[in-house]
Amino acid sequence: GGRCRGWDRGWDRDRELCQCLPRRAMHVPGPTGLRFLGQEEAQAIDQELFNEYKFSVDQLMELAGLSCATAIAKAYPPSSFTTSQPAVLVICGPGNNGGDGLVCARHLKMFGYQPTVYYPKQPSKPLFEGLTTQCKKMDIPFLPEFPAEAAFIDELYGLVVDAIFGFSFKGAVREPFGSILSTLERVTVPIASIDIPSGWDVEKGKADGLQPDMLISLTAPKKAAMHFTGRYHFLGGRFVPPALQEKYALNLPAYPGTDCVLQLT
Ligand SMILES: NC(=O)C1=CN([C@@H]2O[C@H](COP(=O)(O)OP(=O)(O)OC[C@H]3O[C@@H](n4cnc5c(N)ncnc54)[C@H](OP(=O)(O)O)[C@@H]3O)[C@@H](O)[C@H]2O)[C@@H](O)CC1
Ligand SMILES: [K+]
Repeated sequence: GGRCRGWDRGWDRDRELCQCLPRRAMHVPGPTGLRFLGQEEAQAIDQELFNEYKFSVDQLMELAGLSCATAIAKAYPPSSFTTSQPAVLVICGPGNNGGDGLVCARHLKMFGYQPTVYYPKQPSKPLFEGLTTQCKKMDIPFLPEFPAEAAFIDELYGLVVDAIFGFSFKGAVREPFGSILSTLERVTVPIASIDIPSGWDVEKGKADGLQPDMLISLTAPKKAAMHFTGRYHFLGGRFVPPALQEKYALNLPAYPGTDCVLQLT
């Protein structure tokens, strides 16, 4: 059914994996059955990367954000924009997903895009303050208010990056993000979601929620990704050491060459 869209064989309920490789990666040798992670599992891997493998957050965030900008550049090259400039609105949430968005914005600017950031809830932590300063010093504008109408967004930007919530999102959406998401549900320009389409349950998705055109799954896709029906699904965050991949039976497909992203569908 829909859960296995873009995959060549069926969903294995007992083992919670797709017994197949993504269609466009069929040439990739190695184990089959990319696994879709539950919320707690995604958080456990995250913690293990920091506590056991001794990565720092800013290290992984840099690689995650770079993956997102790279995937966006592959799917939406500046020449594909119909706006006068390749203008991108990057909306950042209060956690690490938002941090990925700030890194992504900075790399998009380096790649020749014109990103604008909206960052309504800025935590007073050195990590996020640093990333914000870096963006501002790259002349990336920060919007003081969210556009009131979806039509304004459609008019000014050719792409929206959703970096609002990632794998730690839970429960009903609190303001100001509820109104932001309801506006985003009405925009017609493509939306690229980082890790999870914001507002979706990390495992069950949200049938009447945001329907992004692109999803960039970081580390490994989460269960919500099975409900993704947009055009582009990329895997990014090429930083999971083999021993950790094995422990969680991630069965990640091989990234091509030195690329930091892999197109799944
Ligand atoms: N190892 C990896 O894979 C790596 C992962 N990385 C990235 O980190 C992401 C996970 O980041 P994360 O854990 O900081 O949380 P995230 O999902 O951004 O959101 C939590 C924030 O949202 C808020 N919030 C929650 N629920 C809410 C609600 N209902 N309504 C409103 N607000 C709500 C909550 O705020 P609070 O509860 O404090 O109000 C909290 O501040 C992951 O998806 C990936 O993108 C990379 O950077 C590096 C390597
Ligand atoms: K997101």
